[in-house]
Amino acid sequence: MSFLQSLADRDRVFDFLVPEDSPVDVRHGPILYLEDVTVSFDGFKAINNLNLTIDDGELRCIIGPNGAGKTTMMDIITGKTRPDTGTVWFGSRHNLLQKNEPEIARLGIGRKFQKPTVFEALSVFENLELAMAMDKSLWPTLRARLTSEVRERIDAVLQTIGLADLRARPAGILSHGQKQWLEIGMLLMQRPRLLLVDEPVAGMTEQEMERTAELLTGLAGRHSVVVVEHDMGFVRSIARTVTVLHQGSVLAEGTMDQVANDPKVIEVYLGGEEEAV
Ligand SMILES: Nc1ncnc2c1ncn2[C@@H]1O[C@H](COP(=O)(O)OP(=O)(O)OP(=O)(O)O)[C@@H](O)[C@H]1O
Repeated sequence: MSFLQSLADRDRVFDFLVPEDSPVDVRHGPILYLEDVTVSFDGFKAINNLNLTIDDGELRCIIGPNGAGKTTMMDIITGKTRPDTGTVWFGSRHNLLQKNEPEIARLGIGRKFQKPTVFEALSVFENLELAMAMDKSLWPTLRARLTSEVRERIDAVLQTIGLADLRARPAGILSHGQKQWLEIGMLLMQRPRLLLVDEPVAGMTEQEMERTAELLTGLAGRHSVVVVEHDMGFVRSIARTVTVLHQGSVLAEGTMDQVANDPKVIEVYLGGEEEAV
């Protein structure tokens, strides 16, 4: 039995990764809209009247000191954490607060966590094939054979993530940076509309960081991309708009130069032990 067959015959563990047939309507507004969102943990407001708007196709960087609420904000968007108050919309049709995590993933919101979790024993190609196989609408075809459409999609993603030459190699031999790109490729196989990327360049070499900058800026336009990152040099190299979070709210928003020269931002960064912007 082929690898894909055995996968398809299993219980549908990965149901939540299947894109739902419900387009995101961005004709009259942003792709992501958070208004007055507040979340408390034991009385402490980790997110405090947060307002955030992401336009379709935008690449947005989110920065902020430790504990600013960046992870909690991602958790709210993906349905992992429920806010106490506020509204969260994906396009103008989907109220994300009425959906659970699997439903939100199906709508086309993909999240990449900091640590790569590729399948090391499988080849680069098979990792992408596996991500594709999670789309159960394609299973009848995949059971029979890899159609040219599927191969083309995998080839296109291999080109995008720059791993075409390593397609037959086991993922376990990849460098840390290459594993991160493969995992982004696995998300792309699901054709997300919005990608949430958590600290993509942590632990990368300078060269890998440059390649990651090209990859993420290349994805913008076709996808909306939200990047949470501590590395200011990297943020400067990719950011069009930067949002600075502090104590669960937006402290400043604008170009990197605008926020870096904002006295409120300077105070927050220099007041603590954070890296200067
Ligand atoms: N489940 C939880 N229970 C209690 N407190 C929490 C919980 N999750 C987050 N917090 C607190 O909420 C605040 C915001 O945390 P969050 O992880 O969102 O910040 P962050 O900006 O992602 O920080 P970092 O840059 O260090 O990852 C922190 O003070 C954190 O301790």
